[in-house]
Amino acid sequence: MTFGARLAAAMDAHGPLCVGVDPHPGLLAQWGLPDTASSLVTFGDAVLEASTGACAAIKPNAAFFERHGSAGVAALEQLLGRAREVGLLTILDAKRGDIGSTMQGYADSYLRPGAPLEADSVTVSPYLGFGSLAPAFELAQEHGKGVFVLALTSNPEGAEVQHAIAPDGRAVAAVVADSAAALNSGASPMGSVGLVVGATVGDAVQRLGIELDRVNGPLLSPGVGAQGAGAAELSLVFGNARGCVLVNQSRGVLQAGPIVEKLREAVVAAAADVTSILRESQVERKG
Ligand SMILES: O=c1ccn([C@@H]2O[C@H](COP(=O)(O)O)[C@@H](O)[C@H]2O)c(=O)[nH]1
Repeated sequence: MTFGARLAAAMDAHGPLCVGVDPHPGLLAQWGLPDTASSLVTFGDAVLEASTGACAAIKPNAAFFERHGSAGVAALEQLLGRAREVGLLTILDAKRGDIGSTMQGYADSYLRPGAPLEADSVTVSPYLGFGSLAPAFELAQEHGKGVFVLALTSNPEGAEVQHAIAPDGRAVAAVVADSAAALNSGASPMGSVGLVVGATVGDAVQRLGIELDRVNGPLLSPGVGAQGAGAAELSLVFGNARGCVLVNQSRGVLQAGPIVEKLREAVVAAAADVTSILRESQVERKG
């Protein structure tokens, strides 16, 4: 089964919510945990237990694990392995990107079955050129994995690069979206090459002529909750493409911890919220 099909099934079953696993030092403190690698295991286990069967996926952010060195990476390995065991989809937020030969190394690290850091999907950066990401797309296709390409990020600084006009007159973000659409062409219920599109980007999608409804892949949307976006922003940004949107929430949900029952209540409430926002008048996925 392709990643696109697995994710579509999980979104239909549990709602279009992805819970971010971001063990910020401040959140660890709020949870009564010291800022150590062993706390990451406790934190990850709690988020996993609260999220399993209550949302479509989890998204561990590599940064918060790597800051603890090898012990933090071991905690990340453990989390990814446990999620695989319980059948919860993972998006490893690593935002990798490099020349093609090195990109193969990143693809092997995160998308090759049996790799210590194997995830169901990974986030990548297209700023060495969309084509440089080919090793990740190829390995993903071979093994039923997914790739999320940064298109319009949720931070305000992203615009200087992503809104820039490429030599053919399209905005850089439109080139990324069109390239993903080409890879997803004909896939059903949706393809396995997703985009990252922040819920905070205002009318950039319309202004830049980005055809999100033609991408035919998952649209991972951070920015809801702690970064200020909500229902109105999601509707503005995604319009007719909202059937493919997977909303990420990290701090907005994680602040309900450390008690797993409270955390699960927050996950269930967030999943219900995004379901009613995005699926109220269900928009068919193309494919
Ligand atoms: O454009 C982007 C890409 C990734 N992120 C990541 O998503 C979460 C958001 O966390 P919140 O606490 O819900 O704000 C975090 O891991 C970011 O690195 C993003 O925010 N924007």
